[in-house]
Amino acid sequence: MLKNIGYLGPVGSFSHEAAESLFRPDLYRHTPLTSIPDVISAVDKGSVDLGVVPVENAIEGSVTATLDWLVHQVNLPIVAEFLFPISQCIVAHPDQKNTPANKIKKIMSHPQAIAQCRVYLKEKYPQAEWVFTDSTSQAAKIVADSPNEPWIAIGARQAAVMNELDILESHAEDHSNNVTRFIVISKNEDTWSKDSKLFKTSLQVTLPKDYPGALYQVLASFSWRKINLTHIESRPTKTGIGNYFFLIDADLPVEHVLLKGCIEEIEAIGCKIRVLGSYPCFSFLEKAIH
Ligand SMILES: O=C(O)C(=O)Cc1ccccc1
Repeated sequence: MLKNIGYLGPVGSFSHEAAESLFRPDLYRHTPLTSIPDVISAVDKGSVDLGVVPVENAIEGSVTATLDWLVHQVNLPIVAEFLFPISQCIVAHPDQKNTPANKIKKIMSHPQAIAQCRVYLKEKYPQAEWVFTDSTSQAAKIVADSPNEPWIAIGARQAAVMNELDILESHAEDHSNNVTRFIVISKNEDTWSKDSKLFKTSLQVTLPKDYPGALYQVLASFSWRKINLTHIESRPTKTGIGNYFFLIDADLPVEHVLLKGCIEEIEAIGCKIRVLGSYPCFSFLEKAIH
């Protein structure tokens, strides 16, 4: 039976494009789901085999909905990473394509997409209200279903094509080289092709208590072993102001002797470490895994 890939839908989202370019549509079934938590929970419950969700964007940074759901709501490994170039299009229903910019009332999209275009939107549509949706393609669908409303959406070219919308602008983001990092999650780590040059390990590090130099000690363990870190950020533990854990990505597989030693050393100073995944990394140019 074909493996089932859950992605943030409806059709035409960036997640859809990423999922289809990673998992060939002739070899996999692709299932659109309503929100990022829904994708992750569907993998957790087993209603899909794998899930593709955005985790970081080059312009707007982390997708905190993804990070928090992975950390707090489930215990599922990240099994791959995929870097995918994107560009934000401003799309309108054909009946609204001649509506002057100053008459546009609503701009709809996923909050990440709106944030990537903030300066552009403020300049071109200063009067318009921003309306956040679960995905860019959901916004495109609402605009497609509302031909009489002076609304526009921000999303992928694919969303315009699939919803028969006009593209008013095809690079609305405020900075060039817009790239999104997607991750694949699955209960089953070993169904995976490990055929990649680059491996990463994502760690959740909780310090024993807040004292001067605590994080410095953790970072020193990576530093003297010359382990390269590709990402570090703090997220609230949600137990009170000032309580944080750290999410650290190191570019070695977890079984590597250096990373093993590093984790042991960090645990020895009293930190709690959870491995969120150790996984191959792919980029759009290398393309599909299978
Ligand atoms: O809404 C989408 O199309 C997504 O896949 C989420 C997203 C939103 C903005 C940038 C990258 C991914």
